[in-house]
Amino acid sequence: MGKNAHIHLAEMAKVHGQLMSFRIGQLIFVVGSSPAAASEILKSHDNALSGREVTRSLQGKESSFHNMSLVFTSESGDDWRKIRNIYISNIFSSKAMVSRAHIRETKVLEMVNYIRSKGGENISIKDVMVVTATNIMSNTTLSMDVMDFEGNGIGAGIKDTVRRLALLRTQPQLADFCPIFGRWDPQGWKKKVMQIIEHELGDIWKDILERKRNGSHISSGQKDFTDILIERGFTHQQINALMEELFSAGTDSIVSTTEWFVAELLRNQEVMQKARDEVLRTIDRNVVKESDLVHLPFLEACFKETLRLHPPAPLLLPHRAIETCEVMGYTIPKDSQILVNVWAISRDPKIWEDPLSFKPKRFMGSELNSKVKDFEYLPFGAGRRMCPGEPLASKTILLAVASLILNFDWLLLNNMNPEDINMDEVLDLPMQKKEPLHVNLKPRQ
Ligand code: HEM
Repeated sequence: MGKNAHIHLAEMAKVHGQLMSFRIGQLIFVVGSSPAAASEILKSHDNALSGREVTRSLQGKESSFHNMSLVFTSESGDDWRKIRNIYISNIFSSKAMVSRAHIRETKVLEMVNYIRSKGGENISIKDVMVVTATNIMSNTTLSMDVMDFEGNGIGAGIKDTVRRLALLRTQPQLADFCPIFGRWDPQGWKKKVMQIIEHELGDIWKDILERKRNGSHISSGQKDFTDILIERGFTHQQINALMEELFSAGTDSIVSTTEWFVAELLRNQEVMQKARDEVLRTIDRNVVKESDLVHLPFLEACFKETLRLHPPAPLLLPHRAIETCEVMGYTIPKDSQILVNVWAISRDPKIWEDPLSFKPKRFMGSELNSKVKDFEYLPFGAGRRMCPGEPLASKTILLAVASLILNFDWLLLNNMNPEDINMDEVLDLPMQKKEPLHVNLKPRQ
């Protein structure tokens, strides 16, 4: 089904129904494509269906990072809960978020200053957001920048490395289709994955972690995330696994959503004007603070509408049936992989009026709460495996877009007609714009 799996599955659901299954080799896939099916999977059977598929090549006692990141934890049991609690209490809780607001504000301001220094050149939204999101994550975890806007820094290659790893992870594993190959790693896959995590990524922070361990590196002010992990006795390998997860889950989704957000505002000039009026009316300095965001309800509605049309994980991340269970009258065998087609639900005309149009107004008022409650709006998933990074993603993206509105006039290249912006998508972990968006950002006087 390739790069448009979500679209093909949505078409198949029209013929085969809201809950359908198919088989590839020994693997059974089950796809829910309606709010009712999503509610059954993510709420009524959340316990039984909240596993993740961990390739056999990574299982086994000797594997240091099986069970050492949320995405690689095959059951939502004690190991998973422990990591999730560490993430939430130290990064994503309201208290942790407020205590690190200055990091996000500073990194977004650096982006604005960089764009200003370019004096009206064409800017790739993706390129500037990669640096901003990566440095937000590196300052949260290591109290330092790892790259700059000119492409330098010890982590300059981090995006490509994370991407190579993501592609490797989606490669079919012989061991999964033919269990006889078990843990032999006949394709050398595990070796490649470990090499990337332990060395290509791990080497970026190895020296700092060593200095932190022997007390010769003290983070200025607040403890960062790796200080906390070291204090709690996490090994180097365990920290590598968690850091890899945070950088891969936490940067690309922010980058691609910001790019879609800017593209939708450019294409919908009336909406843009309203968002702009709100930002300029509310903020009377040229710096946006996170405390300003609650006063920008229309911009927030635009963000929600962006995620409705362009969810970075249109099929969520595959869940695994931990045990055999019955869903909507069908038996779901143990170890089936479960997908929820959030993309199809978000564009269903039975649920959304004029579903293909960008209409943020639909998210003003109380409608959103009932849409979430009824499993009609699920860009971050729901239930146990729901995205823990939502607060960080929302704050970062809103801060970035509000700052771009406040500081620049946005012009399309070569007087292009806004309707001609190419909005084609490609499901490429995350789902992203096929054609990168370049905008002429002219500093406002
Ligand atoms: C717009 C931004 C984002 C969106 C739309 C998004 C969406 C999602 C979705 C749909 C899932 C899978 C839910 C499921 O399988 O049921 C997920 C999982 C996850 N996300 Fe996000 N995410 C975003 C940003 C982030 C950020 C910034 C971080 C961390 C820094 C993060 C960390 C994670 C982790 C660790 C998981 C795995 C959770 C688990 O298996 O228990 N995400 N995300």
